Amino acid sequence: MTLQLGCIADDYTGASDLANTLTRQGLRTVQSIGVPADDLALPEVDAVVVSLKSRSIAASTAVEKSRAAAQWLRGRGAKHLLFKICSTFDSTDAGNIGPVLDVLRDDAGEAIVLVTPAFPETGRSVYQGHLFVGCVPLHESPLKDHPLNPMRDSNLVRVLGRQSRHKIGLIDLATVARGADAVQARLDELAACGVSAAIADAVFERDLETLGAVALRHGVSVGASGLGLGLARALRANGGIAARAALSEAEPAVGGAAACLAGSCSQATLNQIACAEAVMPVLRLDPEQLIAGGAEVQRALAFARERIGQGPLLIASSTTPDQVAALQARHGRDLAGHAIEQAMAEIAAALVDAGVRRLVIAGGETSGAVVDRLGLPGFLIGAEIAAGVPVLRSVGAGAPMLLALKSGNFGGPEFFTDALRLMR
Ligand SMILES: Nc1ncnc2c1ncn2[C@@H]1O[C@H](COP(=O)(O)OP(=O)(O)OP(=O)(O)O)[C@@H](O)[C@H]1O
Ligand SMILES: O=C(O)[C@@H](O)C(=O)CO
Repeated sequence: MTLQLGCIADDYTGASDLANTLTRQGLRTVQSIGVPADDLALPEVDAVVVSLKSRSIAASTAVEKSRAAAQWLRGRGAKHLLFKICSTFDSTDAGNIGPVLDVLRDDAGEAIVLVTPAFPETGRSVYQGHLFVGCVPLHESPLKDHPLNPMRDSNLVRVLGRQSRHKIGLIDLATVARGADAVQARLDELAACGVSAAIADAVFERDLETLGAVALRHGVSVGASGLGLGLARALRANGGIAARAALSEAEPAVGGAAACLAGSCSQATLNQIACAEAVMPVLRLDPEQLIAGGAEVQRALAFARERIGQGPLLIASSTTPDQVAALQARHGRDLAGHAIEQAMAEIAAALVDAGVRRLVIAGGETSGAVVDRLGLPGFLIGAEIAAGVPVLRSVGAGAPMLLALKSGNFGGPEFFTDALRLMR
């Protein structure tokens, strides 16, 4: 297998978002959970997206895991590596985008790396280095209240500057609009001044096509699905991608019971849970009890067992920003987040034991904990449910399951029913 593109994603939902984009752009893509084991049989593919759960862990561990993934991907022939970060630049001053970027750049022998989280399809654009979510700057968007990495500064040059050992520069929209050679010239100019990463403005897909074409001339780039789209289009334009059938076409139906789990406290997820209440049984967990111990997990399982087989159901720990803040004040951010993720993973494992084969999960960290607990090594990419969220078919671990891993802020109000409609 010779990869045209190697990708390292810092969470599992982000990985499926990128794998979805690459698939829609005609690249045969698989999503692996962690670095694939040597005995994992992978089909002939153009791109592998290695999913890490490295967004909210210690920076040194994120660096180590990303390096191992980079080594594996380079060993399979990938000449370009995309480090997939969140389109809302989810990170803290301690990392992890800057530290990972720094080592991937050094290991690739590059002087400077192009960085853009722009993803126009989901309303993420970058102008003068400031990230916008829809029509508001990042620091005014719901991301300001994110439970793990509240984003309170929209100026990405400044944000990345606090995370990296080196100087950060800007490639503005006027330069991007002048085309690939202008962008390359600006990168060279910044590199000559000792700048080692450049935030690139991008508003429209054509901007990402320009940036993708430039990125491909280098060994590594950093961005969200929008840059994935630009890279995929550049690879196709270069003739690097053979025309072949998509991987998950013609796969048989999976069937079996269906369940949804939500650990995301994002605004979009809160609305989706409220909509689901009109069409399926919904259990809202008590987060204080989840942290206290197993009784709340048992309550969830009793609720599910009574209803499995009668139709889909939803179990959610999600709550409003003020309640998240109160819980974190009592227990600490990391302890609260981790305990709830592990409780959701335990519920998921018991649901699968009880016959659930189709599972929708809302939230990146939550998805990571669940997929790890289920021991699924990888996924083929199926139909697109909403921008950035595909149906996933598990591979390499017994009978296939269907999953949807939804990034917190993605999907329309009816996301849970939209997903289940496509998960057959
Ligand atoms: N009621 C709650 N109170 C406090 N924290 C919670 C609560 N419910 C869930 N959490 C924690 O909040 C975090 C939510 O992160 P997660 O990544 O799953 O969702 P998200 O941030 O909305 O999604 P994404 O990262 O894909 O945008 C997890 O650590 C989860 O355990
Ligand atoms: O880029 C995004 O917004 C998503 O893929 C994601 O990473 C959210 O966790």
